[in-house]
Amino acid sequence: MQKTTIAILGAGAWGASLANLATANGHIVRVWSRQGSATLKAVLQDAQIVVSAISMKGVRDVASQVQSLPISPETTFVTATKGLDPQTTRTPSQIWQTAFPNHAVVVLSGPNLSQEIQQSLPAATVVASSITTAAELAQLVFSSPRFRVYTNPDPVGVELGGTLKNVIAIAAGVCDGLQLGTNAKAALVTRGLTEIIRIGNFWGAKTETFYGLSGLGDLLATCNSSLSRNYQVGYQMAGGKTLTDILANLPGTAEGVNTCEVLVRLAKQQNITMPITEQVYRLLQSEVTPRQALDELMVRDIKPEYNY
Ligand SMILES: NC(=O)C1=CN([C@@H]2O[C@H](COP(=O)(O)OP(=O)(O)OC[C@H]3O[C@@H](n4cnc5c(N)ncnc54)[C@H](O)[C@@H]3O)[C@@H](O)[C@H]2O)C=CC1
Ligand SMILES: O=C(CO)COP(=O)(O)O
Repeated sequence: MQKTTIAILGAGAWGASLANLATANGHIVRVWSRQGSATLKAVLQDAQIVVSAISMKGVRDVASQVQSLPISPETTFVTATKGLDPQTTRTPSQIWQTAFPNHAVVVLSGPNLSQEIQQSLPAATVVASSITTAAELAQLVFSSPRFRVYTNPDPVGVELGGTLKNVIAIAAGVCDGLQLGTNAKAALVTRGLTEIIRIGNFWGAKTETFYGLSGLGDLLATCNSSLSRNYQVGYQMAGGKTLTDILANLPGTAEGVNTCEVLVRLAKQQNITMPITEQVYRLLQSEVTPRQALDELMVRDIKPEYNY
């Protein structure tokens, strides 16, 4: 394809990986980070695509900084952040779309542990947008023989799959840390997916999206890998460390910690049952030990698997 000029915002693990993928495909890539020397204005100049790979806590602020700078009306935004805004409960794509109502916004999300991608191990992802041509542009830019990119028309579903699985990954880390076995892990991940679908449907996401790469796919990757920071949080808590100690030594961001708080609040407001998320929240708040969280989940009222 033609060379595209791409601005990548965020030079952490994921921003750097996405920059490498686009550079390897021959595109002109400029990276901005708040610690770097290049100004946001210079990095954004002539960008046809702006990729946001910043942690959730920086998205609103960076989006408003970008708003104050000259941007071509043709520029497409691609968001790769997996989190929820604590103040508004908005997803990152909703924040970018609100800041740029007349621009195309694409969500990029999938089972994409950055360390594996940095080693050029094969992986697949999803680019989702209500504007098909925008998703197809992102697909062309990032596709390679080592990175297979699928389009999808359900951006909120794709985005929530990547965001909500982080909370279940914390629980999966606890499960492995306590050595609860394969049956327990399968039950946890499957019931976790049920919880994800329940709250995802409230946001308007399609159920089928959660069975795809950005839902089940990312859930499996993150719940089964010690490379996942969210999994590490749970694993180390099961080993008796405090959340403060774990986060102080964690390489990069574990978005599930903040996402969990937002989800519990929303689930209460909307009367949505999220027992695993609730126990993860209580564990993160030091209200229960990992073993107590497990016991509370196991002795809940017995019920049908699905409420049809
Ligand atoms: N690392 C991974 O394997 C993957 C990460 N993600 C998601 O991508 C996002 C970033 O993750 P990582 O790169 O791993 O995290 P990281 O911690 O390595 O990097 C975060 C980046 O965000 C920037 N940032 C943080 N707060 C900011 C603020 N207030 N203003 C401006 N910039 C700010 C940091 O300077 C840094 O460049 C997260 O939402 C994560 O869930 C998605 C897929 C894979
Ligand atoms: O989202 C990811 C893999 O798809 C990365 O997971 P962590 O943020 O838990 O490391």
